Amino acid sequence: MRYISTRGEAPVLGFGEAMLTGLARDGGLYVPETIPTLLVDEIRALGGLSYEETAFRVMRPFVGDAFSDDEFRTAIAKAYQGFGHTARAPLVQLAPNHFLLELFHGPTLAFKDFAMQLIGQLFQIALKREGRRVTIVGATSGDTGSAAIEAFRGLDNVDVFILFPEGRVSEVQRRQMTTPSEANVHALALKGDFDDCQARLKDMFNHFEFRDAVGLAGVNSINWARVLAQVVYYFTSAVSLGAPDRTVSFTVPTGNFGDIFAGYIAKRMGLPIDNLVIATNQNDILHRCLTRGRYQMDGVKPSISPSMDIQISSNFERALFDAYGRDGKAVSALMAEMKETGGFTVSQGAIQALRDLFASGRVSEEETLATITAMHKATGELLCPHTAVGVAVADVNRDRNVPMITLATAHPAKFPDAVEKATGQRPGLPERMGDLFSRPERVTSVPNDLAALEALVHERRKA
Ligand SMILES: Cc1ncc(COP(=O)(O)O)c(C=O)c1O
Ligand SMILES: N[C@@H](CCOP(=O)(O)O)C(=O)O
Repeated sequence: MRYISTRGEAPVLGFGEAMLTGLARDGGLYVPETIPTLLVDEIRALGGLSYEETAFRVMRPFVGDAFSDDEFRTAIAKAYQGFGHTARAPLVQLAPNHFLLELFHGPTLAFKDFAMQLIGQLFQIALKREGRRVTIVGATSGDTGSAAIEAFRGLDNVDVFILFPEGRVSEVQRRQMTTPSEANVHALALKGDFDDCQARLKDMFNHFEFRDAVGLAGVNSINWARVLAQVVYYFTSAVSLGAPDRTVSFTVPTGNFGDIFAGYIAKRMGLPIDNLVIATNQNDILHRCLTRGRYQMDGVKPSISPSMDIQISSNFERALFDAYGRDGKAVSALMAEMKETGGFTVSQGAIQALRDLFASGRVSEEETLATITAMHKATGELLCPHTAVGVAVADVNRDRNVPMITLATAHPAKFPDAVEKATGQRPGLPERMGDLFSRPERVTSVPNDLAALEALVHERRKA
């Protein structure tokens, strides 16, 4: 299996190197050269299998010879053994033909654990085999950072630096990043928003001297392995509702476009998905782009679903690449225009291709709170605000005859203030995290400045 860049100018890589490389050297994102498909019978045969076995069968064709079957199976088994639910990603019914896919039973209580726990295992195998050490730098609006720290803390051959926007993540999210005491973990509070964090991260990747000197690696959804691991739960949930003999739809609370892009890959692999719905909060650039045909930045507005406060949606580039018939030059031109002017217009053909694949909706702050309140009253479920955005959009975008699965992307206890405001109930953290608020915090405040950040990484990493 070969991986190519969305900008068409970077070396073609195998799965292992694409995973360790992160951003392609032309500034693009790696995607598989071809998308493997599963036969209808192969999808049907997933019924009744464990999450781990399904994960193996769904992901194996993408991995090529980077890992042996034994290595890959062991990595999957270790990745999910610490999850707090035997199904790993259980479905809960909200209403007739509307289901929640609970993706928050991993160690840091958000969907990011599904991929991060796995790539933590795969990195360890690959780095040990190659006698290599890497410096991971990650950008987070709250959840990727804690999941990455959990997956890589204490490892000998990895330093982890996480950039998060100062004052714009929830207290639980911040403490998850700032309280681990391992020396290889560095939480950096950047003066700016998530887009600034992600832009500086990409600048580091595009600064080859720095990148090569520190052995830079990425665990954001820049990394194809992140997206791949998220494809699995589209299969487990759809199959448990009758796929491939029944079509299902998904609504996905969306920011950086990684999770919904994983759903698109599942569909390309043969999973019968009727509708893939993008749900955005008031940072609705993706919804506006789908409806108006223009991707136009207008400033990040802090919201009660802070993990989705994103304007530069990294993985949308992967969708554009396919919508433009895999024309890397066209994608490069769009990305350059966005950097220069803050926006670009999508061609008629490409926007039509995107509209054929995705529906979209936007939810205000008030609607988000009202959805948490209404769902609590109707079902007793406490929704995190990101999930509530999904549920609200799903409700107006669903065909009552087709099962709709809304992704529940985080545990409500990560955002207790919003949940309490909407329901009067303050969701509690699992017992194992009970001391989160009494542990000492370790964090460095950093400017939104590439040279200063690179100097800090150089100084702190273990050479
Ligand atoms: C809780 C939560 N929900 C939804 C999202 C959006 O996911 P994506 O960035 O893959 O679109 C994120 C962050 O990415 C998140 O942390
Ligand atoms: N919402 C994310 C933003 C980063 O997304 P990623 O999927 O590209 O890592 C977060 O919680 O950090």
